[in-house]
Amino acid sequence: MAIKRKIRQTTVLLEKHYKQLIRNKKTTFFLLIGIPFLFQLALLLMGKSVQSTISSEDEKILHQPQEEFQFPRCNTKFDKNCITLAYNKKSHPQVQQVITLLQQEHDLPDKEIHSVDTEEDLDTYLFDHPNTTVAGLVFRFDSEANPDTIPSDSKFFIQINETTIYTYVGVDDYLDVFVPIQISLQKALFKVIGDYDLDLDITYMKYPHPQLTPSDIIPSAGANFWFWALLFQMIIQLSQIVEEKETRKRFGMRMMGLSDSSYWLSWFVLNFGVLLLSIFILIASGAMFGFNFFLNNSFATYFVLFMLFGLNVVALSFFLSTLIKKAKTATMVGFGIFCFFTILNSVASTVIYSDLVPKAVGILFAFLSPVVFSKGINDLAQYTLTDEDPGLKWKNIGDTSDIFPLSTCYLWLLLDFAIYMLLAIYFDNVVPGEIGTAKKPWYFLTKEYWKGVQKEHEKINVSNSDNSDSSSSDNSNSRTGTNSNSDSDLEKRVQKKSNSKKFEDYDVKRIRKKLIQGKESKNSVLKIYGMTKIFRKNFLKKTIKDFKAVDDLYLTMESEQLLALLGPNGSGKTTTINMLTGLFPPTEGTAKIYGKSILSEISQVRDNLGVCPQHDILWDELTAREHIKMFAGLKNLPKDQIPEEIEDRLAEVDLTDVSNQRVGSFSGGMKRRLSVAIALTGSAEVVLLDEPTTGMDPVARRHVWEIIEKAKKKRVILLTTHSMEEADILSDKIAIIAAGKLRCVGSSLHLKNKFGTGYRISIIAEEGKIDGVKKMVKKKFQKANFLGETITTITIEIPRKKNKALPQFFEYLEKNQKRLGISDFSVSLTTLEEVFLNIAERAADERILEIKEKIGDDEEALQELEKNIKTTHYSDNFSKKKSTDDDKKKKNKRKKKKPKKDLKKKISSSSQFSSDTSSTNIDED
Ligand SMILES: Nc1ncnc2c1ncn2[C@@H]1O[C@H](COP(=O)(O)OP(=O)(O)OP(=O)(O)O)[C@@H](O)[C@H]1O
Repeated sequence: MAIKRKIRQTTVLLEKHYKQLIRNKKTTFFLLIGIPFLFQLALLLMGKSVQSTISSEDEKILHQPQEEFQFPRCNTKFDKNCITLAYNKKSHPQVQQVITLLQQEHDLPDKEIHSVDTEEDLDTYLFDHPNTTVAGLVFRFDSEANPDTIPSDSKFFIQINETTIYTYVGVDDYLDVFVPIQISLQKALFKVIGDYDLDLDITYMKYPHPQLTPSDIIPSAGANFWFWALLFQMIIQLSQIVEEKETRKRFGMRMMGLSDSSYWLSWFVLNFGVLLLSIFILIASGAMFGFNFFLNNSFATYFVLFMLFGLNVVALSFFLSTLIKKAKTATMVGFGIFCFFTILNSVASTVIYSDLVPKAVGILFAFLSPVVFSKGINDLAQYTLTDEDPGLKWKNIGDTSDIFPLSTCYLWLLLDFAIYMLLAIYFDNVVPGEIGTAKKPWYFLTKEYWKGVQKEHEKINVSNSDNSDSSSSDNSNSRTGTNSNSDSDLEKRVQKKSNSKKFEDYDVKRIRKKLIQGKESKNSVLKIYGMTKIFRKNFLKKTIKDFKAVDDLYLTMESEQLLALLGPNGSGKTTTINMLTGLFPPTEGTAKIYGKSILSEISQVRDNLGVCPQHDILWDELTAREHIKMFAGLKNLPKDQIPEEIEDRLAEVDLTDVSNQRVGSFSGGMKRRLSVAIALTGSAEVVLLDEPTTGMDPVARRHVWEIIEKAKKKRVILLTTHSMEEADILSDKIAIIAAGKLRCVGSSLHLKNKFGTGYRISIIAEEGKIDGVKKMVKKKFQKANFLGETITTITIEIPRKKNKALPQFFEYLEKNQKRLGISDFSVSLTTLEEVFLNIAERAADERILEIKEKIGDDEEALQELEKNIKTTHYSDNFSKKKSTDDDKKKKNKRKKKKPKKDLKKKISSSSQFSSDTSSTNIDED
């Protein structure tokens, strides 16, 4: 498909997405502005609360020492340059002795000890080296007066770091640090001073640290909060995409010619646009709240990080959407992912990207973009811990710490994005949807995929056909050089094809033969060549064996013709339509529409095709007008023709008055009418209507019939329906399909004559006269079948063979009406419903026979099977029969009110007639 067209389709869809967004104002506002702002506000509040807790801490009093405390050591796995103890009075000999004793007792290397001269120097050191030292020891006494000894009235302080990043040095609780140091220091002082009765004053002192700002919360919580704000969007985007799949809107649009690339591109542009906006709001509110992270780091350093993560969020939602079928599940999975990464992110910097685990683990986790994002945030946060920190400049992105720098985080995020997108494309192709079939897992390795090579089965089945459209641009199939087939070959092929044990009428065989020989009518617009669909067993769909849904279907349709495709539930009608629209390819065979193959030229086929699927493909937020505009755009109708097209289509289905109303407020009937209008949009010459009147009341149904009747003029219409009345009234040709196989084809009258049981006569007589009438009928028609009897009426079925005797019989009735006590009588031709049931019954018997051969003599199993098959074959049709009868009654009531000429003529001549018109109909037969 031309790039230009794809771009147009993308823009049309974007317009649709945009309208949906602006018409769901509250949700959109919450999504775009509310979520990022609220998460940022929550982060600020959390920062404030931590700040206030720590500022309120003052000196703390010594706790009772306990033996089991371990002496705390700085964790060199976290930080190679960390310090266990820093102390003042480094030149005092007894202080030095105390430290040496501590070192000896706890095996502390010199590199874990830092010494300074004064208390101020110690504070400055601790202040300037945050989160590197476990504890500071303050010796307070006058060293000028006591140059060699520590006086007994000295004060000792243990300074401990207890800010939020405290765990960085590897301890969890300040008591774990204070108490063991206090015990060891006490012991060492006793030894050095040499007086074990001294009452030493060892006190806890606050660790000097820079003024805490809300930014301090960022390394521990920022990554999660910002990640949550963006991931919330992912959950919403994921459920929107899955909802379009679940409600079959995506398939509907695909049927109408939408390319997959335009579909994904439109979602990509929308979702990424939404995320970018959210990111700007996140950054703006972060800066507004005074987070150093946003104020001191270069804008590009964090913007690129957020943007790349935004791309990953979109790709992740695409990928997940290919694996999920229901919007509800999508939301649940979204929240699951949310929780999973929240946990993972909390250990991203402390475990995954620390010296605790091998480097390879860090690399492995880099395939999960939220973890990389979290690492990037943590890296950047280290540069803005205090107000004084200058932040990271863009030119230094390659210099940041540990396993890989920030610049590599960017690369990882790009790589992850590419991987998720590829996974999305792959699984979109191989995971079977509700409708449609999946490609083979290795589809991208096949020649067909890369070169668009024509499928072998198309060549075989159409090889010798189609001389009628040889002038068309199609250069495949019949023109592939296999015309050398002799007549006998053809005969054999036809024989072989029709050798199936399944019942099919002679007309069906004839159509097949003509198509194979290429002798079909020159007016044939739609030609189906041996189309077969086998749904392969698929454990994802829980189908345990291959299933042939459509079996070697040959059919033709001519211009201005309406063909009604009838068949019991599950007989393959929708599958046939889905193959014709290219939703999935036939397993065998092909079809041509206006000379274009559905296998190799589906986009050209779709230009001429209009589809009304079984389920409405409508969006509640859009108006009727916008729907027509959108589908006209998808079908590439020239822009200047669109306004006229909208008016014409709306007028055609009588929706002009409500054209600016949102479809969400439409009734079921109005929606269906709009679906029919959509199918007729864009000068569709071949229109496929899949049960267009399902769920409609009789009035609405008749309205749609009128629309279809009018639409037939310049088009070819293939209609599937369960309403026999609808088929009878609208169709020029009827095809009945059962168990995937075409059984019979022809006009309604032709089928009634061929497969109907004959005529039905109802006679109403005065009370007490009915027995006499019965005797008279038995005398005239020995083979008459008495269908029903009350005290005043009888219904008789006269076999078709006897129809020549009917005119005489009616003459006799009229002449002897008074004598026999007959008050009225009527006659009707076999209904289409009887023909349908007859065919369905044969198909069911066939199936029973087939299975009987397999299961042998097990009587009980046979009975159960028979019951099941008959029930599935007829139950729906019997219920339909009832509703059709009801419809008929209603129809008769309405007849007087609806003077539409053409249609009314058809309705009255379709199935029943009164005694006044009986002779005309009998003659017609
Ligand atoms: N994607 C699929 N995978 C597996 N089986 C499928 C698939 N689509 C349809 N089928 C099966 O193929 C058969 C024909 O289905 P189809 O929808 O074509 O019937 P139908 O004649 O349109 O029925 P209805 O009148 O109920 O709409 C059914 O047995 C159905 O279960």
